[in-house]
Amino acid sequence: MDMEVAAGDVLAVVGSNGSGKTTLLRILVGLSQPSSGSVLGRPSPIGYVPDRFTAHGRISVISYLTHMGRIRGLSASAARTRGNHLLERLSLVGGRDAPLRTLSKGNAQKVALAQALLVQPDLLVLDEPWSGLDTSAHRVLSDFIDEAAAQGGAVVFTDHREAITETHADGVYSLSGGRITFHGSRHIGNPASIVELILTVPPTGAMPVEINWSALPGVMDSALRGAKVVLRVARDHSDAVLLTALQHQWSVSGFTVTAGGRDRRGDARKAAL
Ligand SMILES: Nc1ncnc2c1ncn2[C@@H]1O[C@H](COP(=O)(O)OP(=O)(O)OP(=O)(O)O)[C@@H](O)[C@H]1O
Repeated sequence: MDMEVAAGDVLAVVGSNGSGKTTLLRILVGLSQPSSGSVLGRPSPIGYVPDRFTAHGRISVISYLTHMGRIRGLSASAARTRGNHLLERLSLVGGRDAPLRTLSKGNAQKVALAQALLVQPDLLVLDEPWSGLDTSAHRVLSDFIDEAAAQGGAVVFTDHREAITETHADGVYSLSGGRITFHGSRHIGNPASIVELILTVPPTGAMPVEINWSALPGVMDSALRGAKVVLRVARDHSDAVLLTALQHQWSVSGFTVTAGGRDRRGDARKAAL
């Protein structure tokens, strides 16, 4: 097998049951060692969503995410804030204080996704990540993938549905009989971009309506800077976010479009297996 993953790539790995997708992904992230061959230039940090997320603990969802964030170098408060932000986007039902073991399959999958994204990964590896997620979380997961790639991360995922791989992947690796074949895709060379949107109280002095920015599709970060709200939004959602802001009496004081990771960081890092 020979596989190359460049910064900003979104790649799908497909193949029938037992063809070796999970094994390949585990080797890619470093959880399994190949009996021969090697992985070169593996970036860090890596976010990984396994095919089975074992959520048996008594620990609460938010304590788990805070703990995982601390392991990855965040302060406890930064980890908690980031965890809450991700759970909000994924609309976790059942509460952040619920013990992991009480979560339904889909909600456990949401926690698995959140832990992989606590620190923006340079390599995001997702093993059948759509499995068990409800429709609204499907959309959020697509946003996560776009955002990771737009920030220069590489994304590798598996899924059995052609519609999903065609929509999301720049390229598809298919596994069969112990061999891997690469198929290109129409998305290659179509860099994503990010919009920084600065919102403020309008000059008229009218009070804008409070909005839960994090819950809007495509919003990657929201921060308060004095009286201003600074949002980072995936370019394909920025018009909708802008419209929502204007409809709620916010005034725009800044709008900057930056090129996505594929432009910015090119193929600086490559992992070859
Ligand atoms: N360490 C190992 N040594 C030898 N064989 C293994 C090892 N790990 C997994 N296998 C075998 O390799 C095959 C591929 O398993 P893998 O889970 O990677 O397939 P998959 O394509 O992800 O399947 P599915 O679509 O069902 O999730 C299986 O037959 C499995 O039993």
